[in-house]
Amino acid sequence: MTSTSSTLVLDPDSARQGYDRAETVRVAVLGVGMMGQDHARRLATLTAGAELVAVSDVDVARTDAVAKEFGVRAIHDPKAAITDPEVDALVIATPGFTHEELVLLALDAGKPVLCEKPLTTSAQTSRRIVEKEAELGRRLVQVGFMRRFDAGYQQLRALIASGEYGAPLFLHCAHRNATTPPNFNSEQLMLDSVVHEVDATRFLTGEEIVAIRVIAPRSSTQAPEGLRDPQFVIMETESGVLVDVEIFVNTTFGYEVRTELVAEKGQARIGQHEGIVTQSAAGWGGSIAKDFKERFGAAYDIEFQRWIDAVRDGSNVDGPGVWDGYAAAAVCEAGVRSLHTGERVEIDLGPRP
Ligand SMILES: NC(=O)c1ccc[n+]([C@@H]2O[C@H](COP(=O)([O-])OP(=O)(O)OC[C@H]3O[C@@H](n4cnc5c(N)ncnc54)[C@H](O)[C@@H]3O)[C@@H](O)[C@H]2O)c1
Ligand SMILES: O[C@H]1[C@H](O)[C@@H](O)[C@H](O)[C@@H](O)[C@H]1O
Repeated sequence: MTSTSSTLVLDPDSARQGYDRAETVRVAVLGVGMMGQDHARRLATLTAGAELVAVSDVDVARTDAVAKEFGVRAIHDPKAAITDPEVDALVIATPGFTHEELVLLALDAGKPVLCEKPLTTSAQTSRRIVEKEAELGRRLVQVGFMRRFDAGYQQLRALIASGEYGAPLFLHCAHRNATTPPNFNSEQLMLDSVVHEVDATRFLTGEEIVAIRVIAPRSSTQAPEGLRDPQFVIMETESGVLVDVEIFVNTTFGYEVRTELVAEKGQARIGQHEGIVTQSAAGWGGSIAKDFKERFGAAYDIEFQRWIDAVRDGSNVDGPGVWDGYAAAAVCEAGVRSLHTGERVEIDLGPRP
């Protein structure tokens, strides 16, 4: 997209006091690996009101290559990108363990951030972000739980909220990936993958998760040596809804994310049949997405548009925020503990600032 006109106008008194409505939000993407490049393309070609102005990655050659591809500035120091006066807002798409530092710096700079999930990889570090944002007194951080923007999840949430099927009793979830990136470890099945079901459970039921148990059955011979894949996760919500998740990240053939609701007076499923289902002499069936970019492509597009719209109107966040990121981090941390001990672990989020 070529940006034409005015950029964000900072309040002259304080960079932290908010933006005026403006034509274009100048965005830098930090971390331009697989996901960051996809988001850079989204901002450069699709998201109305956004202008991709810079990319930054600790991998200098990658920064230069991606900057060249999109015709934007390459900023080699990610911290300099955060404070750059020609950058209004940031997308953080670096690995989870780097998020805390970068998000805190963005809060210092008073800039809106869309941070990919997970917010951070521990409850304590996410809590620091919650507290810092509360001290600032304005919301600046949105977390990239894109499933909240998926049509199926929104329909299921509305169905539960309507009460038509009575109270929810179970959510049965399956989360399957074809393969994992190199060095993906057994904790990451929880921290990087099941974190989506943790957030989706909170989104669908409107309740916090109070306990979790993780069981690792035999591992698939198709999984890399030493990886405990698959795993089976059982979560309990405040009112006693039971949520089970089969997480299996080396299916070898495709990407699948399903949820089945069992409620008192009815049942519903999402994620089973995406796209067309055919029937011919060749057989019956549909296609299976190859990865999350295909399965949730529309959700990422909506997520980005709504975020940019929120930045333009000064509200900065339209979707999951830091408390959602913190709650998910706390549940996942408990899940990792359970994976190692086999015990049911309770979660206490403490007071919400
Ligand atoms: N929402 C989703 O469905 C989804 C899908 C995939 C990945 N993700 C998330 O996106 C993030 C990135 O994942 P990915 O798969 O693209 O990883 P990746 O490894 O492909 O890319 C990460 C990039 O960040 C760079 N980097 C590392 N530390 C950095 C730092 N301190 N500053 C700047 N750059 C740094 C690396 O050099 C690399 O280019 C993760 O948080 C991941 O969980 C989300
Ligand atoms: O980082 C990715 C991403 O978040 C995907 O949405 C999820 O399906 C994968 O399991 C995870 O590794």
